[in-house]
Amino acid sequence: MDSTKRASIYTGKNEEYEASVTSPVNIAVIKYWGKRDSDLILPTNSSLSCTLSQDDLHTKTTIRASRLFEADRLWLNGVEEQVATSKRLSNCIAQARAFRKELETNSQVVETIATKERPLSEWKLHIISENNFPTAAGLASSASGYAALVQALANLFELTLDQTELSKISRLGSGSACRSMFGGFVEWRGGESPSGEDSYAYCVAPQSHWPSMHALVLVVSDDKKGTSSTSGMSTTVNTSTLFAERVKSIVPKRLQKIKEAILSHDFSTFAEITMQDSNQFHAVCMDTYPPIFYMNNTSKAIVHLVHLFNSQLHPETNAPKGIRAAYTFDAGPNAVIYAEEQHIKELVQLISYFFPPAKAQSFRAYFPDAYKIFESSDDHLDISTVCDEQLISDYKKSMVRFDPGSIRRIIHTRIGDGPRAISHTCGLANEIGMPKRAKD
Ligand SMILES: Nc1ncnc2c1ncn2[C@@H]1O[C@H](COP(=O)(O)OP(=O)(O)OP(=O)(O)O)[C@@H](O)[C@H]1O
Ligand SMILES: C[C@@](O)(CCOP(=O)(O)OP(=O)(O)O)CC(=O)O
Repeated sequence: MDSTKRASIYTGKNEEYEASVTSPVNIAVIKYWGKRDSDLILPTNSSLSCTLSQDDLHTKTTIRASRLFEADRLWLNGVEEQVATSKRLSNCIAQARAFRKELETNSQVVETIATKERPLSEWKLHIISENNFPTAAGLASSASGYAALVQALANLFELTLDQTELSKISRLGSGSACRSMFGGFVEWRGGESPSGEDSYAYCVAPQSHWPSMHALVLVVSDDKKGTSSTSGMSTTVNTSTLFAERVKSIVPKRLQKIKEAILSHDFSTFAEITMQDSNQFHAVCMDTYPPIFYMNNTSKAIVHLVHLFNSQLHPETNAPKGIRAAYTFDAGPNAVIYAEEQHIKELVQLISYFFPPAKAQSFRAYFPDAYKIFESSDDHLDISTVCDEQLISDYKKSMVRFDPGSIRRIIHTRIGDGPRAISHTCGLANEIGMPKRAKD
């Protein structure tokens, strides 16, 4: 059995069943922005993303089913949320239950999969979930959150659906979540059908396709964002005149080109399209009435720094070094920079020179260096002493140094796999199906 789909396990004398999973975030390079149906969460355009490694950023979710539970309940990061009032959550649970019910009543599979003695579709659920990064701060928590929810439901109910079918269920929770059902490079085909049957995610290329592709997440703000993606995109659809042009003629061409670039490991084309699409998404936000601003001055300076990096010349030959990094911004000021492994060290040096850590912050807290790109494990590494002086002085001609703490931390990660089943012992529920760690 693969690591995504592990059957639920039986726990304890009360006859309870449980499944636990972890799930990754994804960051789009062709952005989803706009719905044609907001109940079924059907998009106005197809989109494409990279799944980031869940070794660094993930949601962990445990779901327990028991005859003894009285209601469906959900704890997110230790705090109980109301399931009944969240239509998106209820839709995902109802859909997964309907598929389970089918298994329970289908006589052909009754013996092997789901006996009548295990009517899990009728039992209530306790769902316990934790994100290991800020929730609702523009770091795609809804994507990893709903992907984890749906994968855990599928494993608990032993659903016989493939990842593409499951992506249709997670889409009902949050559009971008359908792309987190896969690792690697993932397209969400927008589809045309009003029923949503042709609106699903699939893997364009797996994690192993481009192992040198890395990402730096620059956390500019951990705060909950001002305008949610859901309401922002709805205002855009209703008011922006640029938006129609983007959907009709720009996105389809870009999608085709970026898929080709991915399949042929053409970083330069991949990067150019990624940056152009991020810029156009934010231009469309600005064309929304009233306008929406997600990027702040630090975000804009990051854009400038990446363009300087990409226009660098070789010191001896004066030949252009070429496009070696790509920024992209979602609905918030945080940047994600895609670059190949060999350029990460120079990028981190430049970023930490121009956006130094907060005064009392150690370098290790600012940049935990999970992939060991700096030899020094020194907490107090002075980045200005490890940077190339000539390079810095060139950049200083058109870049100012930002106040310490403008970037709060840098997470270095790479392309990762899709949801993983994890063992009961790593789960989040205690013996009675309540959170092991609950906040008061
Ligand atoms: N682990 C989780 N389990 C279930 N639902 C979650 C989980 N994490 C987040 N969510 C849901 O997603 C909402 C946050 O989604 P929102 O789109 O506002 O922010 P985001 O996904 O972090 O940012 P963005 O989509 O712009 O990158 C939360 O309020 C919650 O309802
Ligand atoms: C800017 C984006 O991150 C928007 C994500 O929007 P959501 O998936 O969070 O929106 P809902 O479907 O309303 O839940 C771009 C993207 O991920 O493609």
